[in-house]
Amino acid sequence: VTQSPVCRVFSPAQHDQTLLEERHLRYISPLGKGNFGCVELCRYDPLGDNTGELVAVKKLQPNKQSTLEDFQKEVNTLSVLYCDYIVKYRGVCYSMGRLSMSLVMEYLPHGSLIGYLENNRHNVNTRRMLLFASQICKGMEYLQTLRYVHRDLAARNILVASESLVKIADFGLTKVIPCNKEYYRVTQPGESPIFWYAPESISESRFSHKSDVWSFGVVLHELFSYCDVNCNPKRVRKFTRFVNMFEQHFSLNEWRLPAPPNCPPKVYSLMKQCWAYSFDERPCFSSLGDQIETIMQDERE
Ligand SMILES: Cc1cnc(Nc2cc(F)c(C3CCN(C)CC3)c(F)c2)nc1Nc1ccc(F)c(N2CCCS2(=O)=O)c1
Repeated sequence: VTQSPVCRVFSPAQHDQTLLEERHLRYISPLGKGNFGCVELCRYDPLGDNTGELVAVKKLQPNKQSTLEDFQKEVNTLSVLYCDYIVKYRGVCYSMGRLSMSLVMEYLPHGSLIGYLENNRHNVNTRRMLLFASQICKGMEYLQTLRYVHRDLAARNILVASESLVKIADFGLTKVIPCNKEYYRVTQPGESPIFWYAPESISESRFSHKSDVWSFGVVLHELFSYCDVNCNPKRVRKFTRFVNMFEQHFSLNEWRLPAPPNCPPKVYSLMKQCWAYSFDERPCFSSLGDQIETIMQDERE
């Protein structure tokens, strides 16, 4: 293992490959489908007495977008991450018959932040949102220490473990920034969630920790608007409404998405810092974390 100040390189042997046996994986119910494949709720029950752990199993559906190689990269990424604010890796399961593989992760009972905020609007107050924001920020700060760029930070990819804990999930688009550069240039276009993308990511396919900061600003906006259908860009039904939201958000001048209703001014100013057009003017995650902690103190008084 070579230790260097900016990046730690794991030799391949260090990639955890906890092999789980398919015969102990008891299917329970579907959790969701994406263009990668599907995620199912299972119980990993080697003793066969239902005392095993509930797990979320992401099954690969090799299609035009996702290949076994991409999936293997996602497994390699998740298997080296150890952080309270990142969904935990449990292992991989190969079903040789069908030449497919599954990524087994801890099961978080409350699902994604979007559904949770829609269903628990009444009992998620500003303090709770700030707590979630600070946890996402800490998870991103940890990712940055390993030079990972998430590239798909959005409320749909934040999972709710409990009413006071959220975790970052879905590392399908995550890339490592090479040690001698400060950004990652993507070659394959893929399906881009452009509303969460920083301008340089759209115009030059340039991804960095600062483009993740832009996306974090969009997650803050989703959080403080309870992922409300009307102001959540991905869920805006009328395309024209989306276009002018998009233009507002990406306009070169200072115009940005309006503050969500009842959003504290200090939180809105955080969002606008994250949406600085030039990436080197955006704050880093540690500064964002400090500012959120300060706002949380004020909220307590
Ligand atoms: C790793 C992981 C751990 N725990 C959980 N818990 C979980 C618990 C739940 F009650 C639900 C729902 C809640 C709503 N009712 C109607 C159906 C079940 C749920 F969706 C998830 N889910 C995980 N992953 C996952 C699952 C499903 C996904 F669509 C996505 N994705 C999100 C966009 C990229 S994605 O496709 O990867 C990730």
